[in-house]
Amino acid sequence: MVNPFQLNAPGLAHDPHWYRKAVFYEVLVRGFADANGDGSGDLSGLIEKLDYLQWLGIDCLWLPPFFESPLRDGGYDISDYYDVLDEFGSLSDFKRLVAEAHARGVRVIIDLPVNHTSDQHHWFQESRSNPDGPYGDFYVWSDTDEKYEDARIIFVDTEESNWTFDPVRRQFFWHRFFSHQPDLNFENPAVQEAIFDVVRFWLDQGIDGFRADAIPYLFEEEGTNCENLPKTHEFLKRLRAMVDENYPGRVIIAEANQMPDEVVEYFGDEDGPECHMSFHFPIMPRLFYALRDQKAAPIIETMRDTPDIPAGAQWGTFLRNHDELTLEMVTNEEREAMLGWYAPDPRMRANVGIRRRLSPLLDNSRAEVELIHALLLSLPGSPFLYYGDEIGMGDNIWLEDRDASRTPMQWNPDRNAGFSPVDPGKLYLPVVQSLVYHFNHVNVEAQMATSSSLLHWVRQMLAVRKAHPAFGLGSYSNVPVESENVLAFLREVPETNAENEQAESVLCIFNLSQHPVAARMQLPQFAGRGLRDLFGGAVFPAFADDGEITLTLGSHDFFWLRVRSANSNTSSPHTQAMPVIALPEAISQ
Ligand SMILES: OC[C@H]1O[C@H](O[C@H]2O[C@H](CO)[C@@H](O)[C@H](O)[C@H]2O)[C@H](O)[C@@H](O)[C@@H]1O
Ligand SMILES: [Ca+2]
Repeated sequence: MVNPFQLNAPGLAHDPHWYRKAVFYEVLVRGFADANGDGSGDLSGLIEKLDYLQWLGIDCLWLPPFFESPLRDGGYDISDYYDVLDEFGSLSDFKRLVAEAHARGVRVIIDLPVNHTSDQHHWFQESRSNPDGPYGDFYVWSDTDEKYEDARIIFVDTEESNWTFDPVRRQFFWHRFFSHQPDLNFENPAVQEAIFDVVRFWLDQGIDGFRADAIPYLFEEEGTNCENLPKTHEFLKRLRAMVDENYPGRVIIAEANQMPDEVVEYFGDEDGPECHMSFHFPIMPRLFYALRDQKAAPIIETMRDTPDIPAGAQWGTFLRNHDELTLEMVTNEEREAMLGWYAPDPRMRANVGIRRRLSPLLDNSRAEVELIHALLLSLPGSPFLYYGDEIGMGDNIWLEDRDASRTPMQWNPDRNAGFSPVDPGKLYLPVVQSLVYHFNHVNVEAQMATSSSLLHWVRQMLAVRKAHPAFGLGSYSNVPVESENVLAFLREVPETNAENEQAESVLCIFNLSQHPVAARMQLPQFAGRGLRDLFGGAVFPAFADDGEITLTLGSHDFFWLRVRSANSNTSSPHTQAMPVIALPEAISQ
């Protein structure tokens, strides 16, 4: 059978800045494709779908934990860092995945939750039963549950305390997350060394980096909130030095759900670098807020409050992921408004956030889904997409916790959406069958066959982004606009730049309102220069001699416009073609 996605196998290009330009794609091994027909996705299934991901145009896969685990927290409860969970496959399957992805020019990062383990991990089992043994001090034990009282509880839906009494050791143990996830004791040098060994092991398997899960919580200190402590930063500096020395080109990505001034600390500084990338948690909810408020101010203010980052560092940006849409980084007023707009049914809420997928959040509005993707793909940072959002998959709020948005990928209208041939009752989670998002019509095959589908639109957006280094490497500056509904900013690569990229200035402009608007701007540095649309290549009216320009935008409209060089001929509108994307055989006829 002809594989409609097969393009070519370019292999990895040497590029020390790859992560600053990359588009990442988070894929749950469990949820993508079931090759052995047991009802759960597996590494072999994921390998079979790599051609699809290459066709889509993503640069790097992010795999949440696939290690041995009782799966009481989606795999973030690890019981053996060195083993792949049986139902997902084996270590040799994982190595095959990395090799096959690399052959397609796709990198692979994994998730490493090192703050805690499962209570089933042998370290914990030995720690609780043999306090004087080699693992006795691997966890944070105490005779009282009254220490570190300034630390907040993160999983407020399920936990009442950060301490749980262990009847075996007859002491309390510390946990920032579920009570079955004891925190490791990073004060113990043996724990630090054990984690270094884990990191080395997975880097030796050929991964391109890892997400440092829940990194603010490694250390505890009385009188503090036990987050972002100096000792955590010292540990990260040592970890980065080890990675740079032994594994150049591999990246560490901080998952620190913190305010901009705290999160920026995870990049370290020139003398002591820490993580290459850090997720930008505050901007994500502001994108959703701005869409319902129909005003640009929340985005402008968050970007204004975002500190500069060291050369060579990069933000990770996202709309949705495997967790709830966290509202920890917004004000109380913003949170209340967002819960009202986006989670009217209490079942849609989880902890301090909303457990829904992108399309249902935006009420399946194609215009809003496009607008928010256009924002994500043009604001500073490397975007992280979540599997299934490229086809507008729905969720299932009748499932528990964050499983609402972890259902099987919808490949086609066949049994179990083509995810698995198994008896539907045996699936790890049911496939979405709601009225609006039923896999009968929301699936990859149907969208492949429809040139106007969201899937083709996303692919085109990724191709255009890839063709313009300004999106990954360029500076960002807000452009004041007379209309409060319009956001405009410039992404610019200067003539002289460290990466030897071609200079360019791209004006990005977005109408956040549902009504058409006219947007007047002043950019004197571009007086008399023309603009060219990055998608169709059309030439737009030039800036006036004083740098003024007025653009009109329809409801939820946006433009990405390249500022033409001073001597370009405005009478030849189509000299710069948009990137040509090869269509797979199935849809090119
Ligand atoms: O292993 C515990 C959790 O670790 C990550 O947690 C992050 O997600 C939380 C929301 O679900 C968030 O509030 C917290 O700040 C983060 O560290 C991981 O992404 C979770 O899936 C996991 O349950
Ligand atoms: Ca399977």
